[in-house]
Amino acid sequence: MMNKHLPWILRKYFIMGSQNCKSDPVEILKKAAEAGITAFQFREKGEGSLSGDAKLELGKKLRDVCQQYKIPFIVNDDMYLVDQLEADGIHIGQDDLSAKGLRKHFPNKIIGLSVSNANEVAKSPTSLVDYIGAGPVFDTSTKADAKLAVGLEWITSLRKQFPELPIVGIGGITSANAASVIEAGADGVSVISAITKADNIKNAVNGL
Ligand SMILES: Cc1ncc(COP(=O)(O)OP(=O)(O)O)c(N)n1
Ligand SMILES: Cc1nc(C(=O)O)sc1CCOP(=O)(O)O
Ligand SMILES: [Mg+2]
Repeated sequence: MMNKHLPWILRKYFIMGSQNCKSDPVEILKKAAEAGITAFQFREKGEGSLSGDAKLELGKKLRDVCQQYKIPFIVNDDMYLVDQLEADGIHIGQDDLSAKGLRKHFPNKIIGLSVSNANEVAKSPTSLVDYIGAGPVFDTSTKADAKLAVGLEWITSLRKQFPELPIVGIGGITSANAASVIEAGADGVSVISAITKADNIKNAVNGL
């Protein structure tokens, strides 16, 4: 899939759900949007997360913020929620829905796929997805079942193998190490806690 805007869209890719937020997620997203994030992923998942109607209602509010700021709104894992929220795309991992089925259902939406090692790359239909999420680049405590950190070398290796495929790094990325992820070959960085736990969201986004 080819979308010439994707490398730019992935530049500062903010991911979160209510479980990541100590205050109102809608206000946090508004501040991050104001500060210049380039994409948002609604990832309502894990301990303390919402489900059912509450999840849908929060998703609608976050989608509306993205529309207001003209930021692509991506949904994590859940294709039904993509339809319900008329999202711009979906992000899936190796144990989620098949990229082939998703591409059939969503010919024109953004599809992102996680890859953490060479075996996963070998079994992934990379030609059917719009971008890959590579990580965890550094240690992270945000995702309970995160794999061991793969390091910057993984980004460099993916870039060599896929010179044209948009790549976004994820996992333990902060303003202190974001530049190294880009220098290693990624088009952008995706972060949760670097923004949700920041005292000053504007500075946090600017620092990426
Ligand atoms: C941009 C981006 N990259 C990787 C992931 C992780 O996806 P996955 O492996 O499916 O894990 P969950 O996020 O579903 O727990 C992501 N969400 N976004
Ligand atoms: C959602 C997620 N996926 C990962 C992966 O490696 O696939 S790491 C991760 C959590 C990222 O959170 P933080 O920016 O706070 O480290
Ligand atoms: Mg997933």
